[in-house]
Amino acid sequence: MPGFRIAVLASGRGSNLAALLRAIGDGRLPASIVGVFSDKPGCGAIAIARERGLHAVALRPRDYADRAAHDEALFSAVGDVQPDLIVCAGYLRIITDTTVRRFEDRMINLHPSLLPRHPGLDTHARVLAAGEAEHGASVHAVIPALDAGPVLAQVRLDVGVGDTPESLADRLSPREHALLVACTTAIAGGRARLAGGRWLFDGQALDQPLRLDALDQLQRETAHA
Ligand SMILES: Nc1nc2c(c(=O)[nH]1)N[C@@H](CN(C=O)c1ccc(C(=O)N[C@@H](CCC(=O)O)C(=O)O)cc1)CN2
Ligand SMILES: NCC(=O)N[C@@H]1O[C@H](COP(=O)([O-])[O-])[C@@H](O)[C@H]1O
Repeated sequence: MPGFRIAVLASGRGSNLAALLRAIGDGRLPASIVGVFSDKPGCGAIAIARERGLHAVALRPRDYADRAAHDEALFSAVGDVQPDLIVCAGYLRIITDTTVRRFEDRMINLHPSLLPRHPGLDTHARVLAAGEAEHGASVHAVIPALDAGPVLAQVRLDVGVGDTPESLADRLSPREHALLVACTTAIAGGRARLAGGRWLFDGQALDQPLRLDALDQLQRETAHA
């Protein structure tokens, strides 16, 4: 079992968790998923974890006095698995400052927009409402401010004339899987890391997010080197 330890936080169907598991299984991602954590016991990600025999913890916010108490309980369980990286893959809770600072520089989030445009929720509908021609997804470091952390990489998607929030989500999903796997692979492989609030790739500070095609190319070059 590879040494790089990943904890996944999710609230939804778990397709990004499944993408990470596929990448691990076929040798593309040198890591192990040491735990899956959620605020929704009935979500797909927890079901996938349990089917695969992975350590899974789901704690409902309504069972706790407040956000801080829920955060403390869930992230205490996250800390127990001693992750090298925490991947928020559709985790739909705003994480408290205390928790973010506890795992500083070790937590990333997959966000369904081209940040800094459209932080928060309902991004597909907001892109359409704004009449934007381009949509996409970002992988960024989690900081206390919502969806405001430095972005490692992005993938873009043209908005079509007949697109709906649902069709955008469907067309973006496979691109998100590729983006999240590529970013997680770069981090697990030691090529991407956070330092002083900036991403370094191969030791060079990024002054703008990598495009997914460029990141893939960089990692292919290394693979053949
Ligand atoms: N402190 C941070 N916490 C989280 C971040 C972050 O960057 N900093 N990223 C989010 C992920 N996210 C978007 O990518 C996101 C998650 C949740 C929400 C939100 O408004 N949640 C509500 C509840 C919504 C619901 O239950 O449907 C809430 O927590 O009150 C916005 C954006 C992960 N956390
Ligand atoms: N604000 C965070 C957010 O909306 N994240 C989004 O949740 C989905 C999770 O899909 P999955 O459950 O199939 O992996 C993904 O589309 C991700 O961008």
